[in-house]
Amino acid sequence: MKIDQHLTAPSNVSPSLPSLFGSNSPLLVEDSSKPNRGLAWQVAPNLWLSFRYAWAGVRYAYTTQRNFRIHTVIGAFAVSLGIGLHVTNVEMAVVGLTCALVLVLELLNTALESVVDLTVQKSYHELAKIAKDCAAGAVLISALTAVFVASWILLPPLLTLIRSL
Ligand SMILES: Nc1ncnc2c1ncn2[C@@H]1O[C@H](COP(=O)(O)OP(=O)(O)OP(=O)(O)O)[C@@H](O)[C@H]1O
Repeated sequence: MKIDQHLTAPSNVSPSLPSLFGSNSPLLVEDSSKPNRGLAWQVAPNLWLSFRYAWAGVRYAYTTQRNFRIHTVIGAFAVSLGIGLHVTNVEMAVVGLTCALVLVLELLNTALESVVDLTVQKSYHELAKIAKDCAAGAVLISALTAVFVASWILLPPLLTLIRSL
């Protein structure tokens, strides 16, 4: 099945948008097995460059986002503590996955902020507010979950160790 069969403009679409769906649309591809990236400025030509771009995203978040740096340091500390306290493998996996979840959501929050800013620029828009607030809320919930997991898994052996000193 050709992918352009699904690319008919909805009836309520803005008059400027049908060019995206017309016969010369960059969204149309002949072979539906290939990714439809007609609007991309550039597509990474190989796996190595894909990794480099991904690492550039992590570096960007680390250098520009204070919260990402704070969560990286806390996450590294929690993982080190888990190793030092000899928690079980499953507990270590839960601690590691929870720390990763916070960082992943921080990255998605940063990406979404950029897309929103690109779209609305410096103007106020209620939908931009909803998008940013919800993305920030996702980070908040993951961070609270991380605090809960740390209290549940790391705190008891840490207190036992402190009492035994
Ligand atoms: N264009 C906009 N229109 C409406 N509200 C906006 C807009 N840009 C930002 N806001 C509001 O300001 C808040 C802060 O915006 P910002 O871009 O700093 O996001 P943030 O999640 O606080 O950033 P960070 O994750 O870096 O702390 C948003 O959560 C949103 O409520």
